[in-house]
Amino acid sequence: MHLKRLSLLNYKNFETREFEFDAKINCLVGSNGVGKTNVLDSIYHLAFGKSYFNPVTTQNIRHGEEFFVIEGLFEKKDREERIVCSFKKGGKKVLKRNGKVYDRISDHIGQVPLVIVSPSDRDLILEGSDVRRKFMDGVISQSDKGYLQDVLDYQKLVSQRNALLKFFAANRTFDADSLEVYNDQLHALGTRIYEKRVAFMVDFTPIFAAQYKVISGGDEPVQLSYQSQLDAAPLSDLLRDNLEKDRVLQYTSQGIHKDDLNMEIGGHPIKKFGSQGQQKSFLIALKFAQFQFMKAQVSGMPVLLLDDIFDKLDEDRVSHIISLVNQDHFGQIFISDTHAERTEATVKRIHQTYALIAL
Ligand SMILES: Nc1ncnc2c1ncn2[C@@H]1O[C@H](COP(=O)(O)OP(=O)(O)OP(=O)(O)O)[C@@H](O)[C@H]1O
Repeated sequence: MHLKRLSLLNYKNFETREFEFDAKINCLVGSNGVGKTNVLDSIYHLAFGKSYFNPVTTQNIRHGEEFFVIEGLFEKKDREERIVCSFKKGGKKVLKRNGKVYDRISDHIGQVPLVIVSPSDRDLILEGSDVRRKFMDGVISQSDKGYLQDVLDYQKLVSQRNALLKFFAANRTFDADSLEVYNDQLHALGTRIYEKRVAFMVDFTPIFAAQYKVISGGDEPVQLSYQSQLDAAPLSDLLRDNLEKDRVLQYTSQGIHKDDLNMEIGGHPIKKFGSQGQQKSFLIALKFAQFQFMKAQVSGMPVLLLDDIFDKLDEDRVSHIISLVNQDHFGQIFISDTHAERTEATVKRIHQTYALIAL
């Protein structure tokens, strides 16, 4: 599928703006602050009904205005699809597909498969484990609708169990039976989520490794691995064995809400020991792996948004990325860059049609 036309009304720095896009490569070029990332974010809105960068919806309305409208015309298997995302201050976000309003925005997810690569992805390396779990959950849930509900139900149970532990501590009381009810449910859900994460990583890790190898052009010893307390023992045992600890801490210290993805180079955390270019390559490989994984799950090729990805990468790595996206298994691509000449010289090496859009 590809986006043919985009129209923006009062979206961030754009008052009214129309864009026509190439079915393959689109380069958005211009100086800092002209709105290149904003255009990518508006396309992200059409896929996920929200911003990738700013979760406060009112802040996506152009300053001084009351509403925004983003309208995209897609071509999907020779049929046209019109997706409109709009928001008015004080109201609810409205997402429409071919004139029909969605009851729930989540029902739209998957209609426009899309992967974004942006400088803010570095949070995946630098921030806490919740960011990495969210990434993993996002990719798994693309192909498994029940998975996200399991994760939400599990999180609710953990909150309830934590509240009970706090209640016990505050009231100097304890009731093993009521805690046991939570433990049983957490064990059932947590085990199911754990098994799905393990199975996912078995498929995902080699795809990631292959992408990294192409981007780095060699055999840098990077490793991505899943780490869970459930690797050591079943969750029911962990909850039982850590009961005294949990009572002191007044929260649930064991479970899949503590899972993490280890990102290493030469056996050491890439966060501390990877160069900026290596970290960036790692993140691009992660996102390209997400793209490949998603492609196998959805009908039609996902759209790829590449926000400012060439910065900090040497010529070789840029060439390798270009050769990767030049292969048939990538669909429509949007690239933002401040250097019009660099971008054009780069995309010219791709033997595909392209549009250069100056902002
Ligand atoms: N709600 C808003 N109303 C008006 N302008 C906004 C709003 N939100 C963001 N902007 C403006 O959008 C601009 C930033 O746009 P964007 O991040 O897309 O720039 P860019 O072209 O990607 O820049 P860079 O090359 O620095 O990454 C800023 O000038 C900012 O003030």
